[in-house]
Amino acid sequence: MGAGKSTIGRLLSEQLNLPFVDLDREIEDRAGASIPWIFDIEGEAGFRERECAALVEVFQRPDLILATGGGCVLLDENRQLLSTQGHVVYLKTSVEQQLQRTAKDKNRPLLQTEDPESVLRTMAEKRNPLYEAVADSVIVTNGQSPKLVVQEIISQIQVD
Ligand SMILES: Nc1ncnc2c1ncn2[C@@H]1O[C@H](COP(=O)(O)OP(=O)(O)OP(=O)(O)O)[C@@H](O)[C@H]1O
Ligand SMILES: O=C(O)C1=C[C@@H](O)[C@@H](O)[C@H](O)C1
Ligand SMILES: [Mg+2]
Repeated sequence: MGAGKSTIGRLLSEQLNLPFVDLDREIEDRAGASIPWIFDIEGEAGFRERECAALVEVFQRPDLILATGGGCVLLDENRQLLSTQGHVVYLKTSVEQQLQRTAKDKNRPLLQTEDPESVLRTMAEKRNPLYEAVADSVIVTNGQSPKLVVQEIISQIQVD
């Protein structure tokens, strides 16, 4: 969360002239409800089911740039799809930067706690190895402007 997937994904899609899809927005459009509402009514488990169904559908479309949600790697099925059918860019970001970038945003239900820092640290321990496992490219975003991150992705994709 707050690594910049949505921000960078949109900029990258403009640079590469490809359609942009934000999986969180797809989930909201398909549900006709916001992410906080889905978490409230269906819990995280309900959200993950919706996330998986949306991912499967998006992968049936032609070439595009996809920004996933931060927890999309948690399900085996999602990791399988991402690693076999996509070029995955892992935007590696410190917890300190995540905290700064998400501080004012109330739309991430998992961070609406007294201690978002410890939530992010626990998530990082569990998720970072999963991000590493599915990634084709790894870009450290700490202190890097979105524009620079996009340039770095384009140069890495060209090298691969
Ligand atoms: N490289 C960057 N440098 C500074 N600010 C950034 C950078 N990337 C993103 N931001 C800012 O951080 C905030 C969170 O970014 P964004 O919503 O793109 O993250 P995300 O990875 O899509 O999060 P989520 O997993 O919750 O969907 C936004 O306000 C965005 O402008
Ligand atoms: O990291 C996560 O688990 C999440 C990230 C967001 O993109 C949303 O998908 C949702 O808030 C959950
Ligand atoms: Mg996002």
